[in-house]
Amino acid sequence: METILEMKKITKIFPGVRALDEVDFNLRKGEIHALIGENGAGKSTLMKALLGMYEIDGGEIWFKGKKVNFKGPNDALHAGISMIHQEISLVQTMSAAENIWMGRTGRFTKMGIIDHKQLMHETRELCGRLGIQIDPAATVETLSVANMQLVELVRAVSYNADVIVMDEPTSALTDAEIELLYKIVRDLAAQGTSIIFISHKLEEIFEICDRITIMRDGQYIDCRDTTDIDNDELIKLIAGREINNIYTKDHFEKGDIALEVKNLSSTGTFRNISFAVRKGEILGFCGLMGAGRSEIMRAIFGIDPYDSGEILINGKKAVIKNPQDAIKNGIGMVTEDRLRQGAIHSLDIKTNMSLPFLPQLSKMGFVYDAKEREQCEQMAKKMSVNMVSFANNIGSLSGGNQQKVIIGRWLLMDPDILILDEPTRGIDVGAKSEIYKIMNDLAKQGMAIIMVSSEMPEILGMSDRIAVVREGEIVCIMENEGLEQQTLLAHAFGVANKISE
Ligand SMILES: Nc1ncnc2c1ncn2[C@@H]1O[C@H](COP(=O)(O)OP(=O)(O)OP(=O)(O)O)[C@@H](O)[C@H]1O
Repeated sequence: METILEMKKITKIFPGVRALDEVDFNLRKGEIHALIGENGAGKSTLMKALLGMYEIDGGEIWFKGKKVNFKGPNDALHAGISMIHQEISLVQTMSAAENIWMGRTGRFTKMGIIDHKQLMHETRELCGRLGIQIDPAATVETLSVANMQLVELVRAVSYNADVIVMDEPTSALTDAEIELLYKIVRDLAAQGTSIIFISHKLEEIFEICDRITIMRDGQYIDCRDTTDIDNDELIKLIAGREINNIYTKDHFEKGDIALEVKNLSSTGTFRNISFAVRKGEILGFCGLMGAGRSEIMRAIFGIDPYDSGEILINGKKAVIKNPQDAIKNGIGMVTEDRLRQGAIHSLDIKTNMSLPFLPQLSKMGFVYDAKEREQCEQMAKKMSVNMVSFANNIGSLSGGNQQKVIIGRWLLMDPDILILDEPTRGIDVGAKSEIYKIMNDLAKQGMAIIMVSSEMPEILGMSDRIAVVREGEIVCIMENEGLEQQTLLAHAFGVANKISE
């Protein structure tokens, strides 16, 4: 197969860190090529170097047989390379169609006026061809995060690019949408488009990618055919060490009920939610995306209001109207959207790790002393946060490392009840296993833990009991003994009865 892109010995130095150290990357026409590595390994930097977003300190880029040096994403796009970034980069107040054709509405303009009918028609046709159902006229801010990602995808495809870079494209998608994305990616590849697929989800890499380039600490490690490598070997190459059993789960006696929720309801979001979690227990919550799991947790933590029902802490009714109330009641929560809701970009890493969840809480008199500094440093080390200095701005960390800092903050606060919403999304396999170890230790010390996750292996690997949420209701809570992924999925899809018949 013909090589379309070749990056040779690419070096990029940031103050104090060699983010890329003579990295090689080679892409063939029509292949789906995974780029994988721990948080901070240099994947995003390599792609930003390709697009000309960073000036490189060494190396050469060859595209379609010519040496190139793009001046920025527009330049790269013009040449045939488009990228879907991790963060949504759409203009929220504009329609989906306007976002897709941004900067290119000239083709729909007659005598200086945009022909909106034609714009909508072409967008509908393009979405239809891809099998994506989005109203082109809908304002982006009214769309779900998943639909925003699909708009980004349509935009990237609309350029008819030779190469599309996808940075963790499935992170906010439901299972059905992920299947659709796989189909679109496979179709594009079959038509000759080359895809660079950045992901931390090993299963999806094995499912759709042809080759895998592995990076570690800013260096190229290896490039393998997906059919020539198994899960364990891939993990070893990513982490640089053997990780045998990533799920650490000890079995021990559970304590009294720490948190009980009775008939909690929020009109239009969830109904009659009742469950209890004991000291030392890990209660997993699974279900399809959009089933209402995060909304339930946000209500318990006081981020969103609820209409009726009760929350009891250690048997006593608690009044939780905001996160401050929840914290006073001994509850901590790592939110799903922790980068937007949890990280304060204007502050350094150390402060971000030591500050409680919301900026206004810092006014409650958080004191930062030497002992806390030591604790923060230990936590950062335990979670292998890849950084130059604690004093650097959190924005200088890779996305995954920022997440580790936010999670570390909550683990340090040592709440009685800890809610973790998608704790390992966007986090590399080595740090995942560290987070599981920490969860296990905390449970052993008597913490009650609720974990919401879309990753079935993680739910099955770490939970004592598992609650399945479907369409805003808990459909069942099961002991995690001999449970299988299929059973959970059947409950999540509402077809469990059919399977047992
Ligand atoms: N703008 C920047 N300024 C300083 N350092 C940076 C900057 N961007 C990235 N880095 C550093 O470069 C290294 C590589 O980061 P990069 O974002 O490429 O990692 P990644 O492999 O994409 O990680 P993740 O999986 O977490 O997204 C990290 O050490 C990071 O802290």
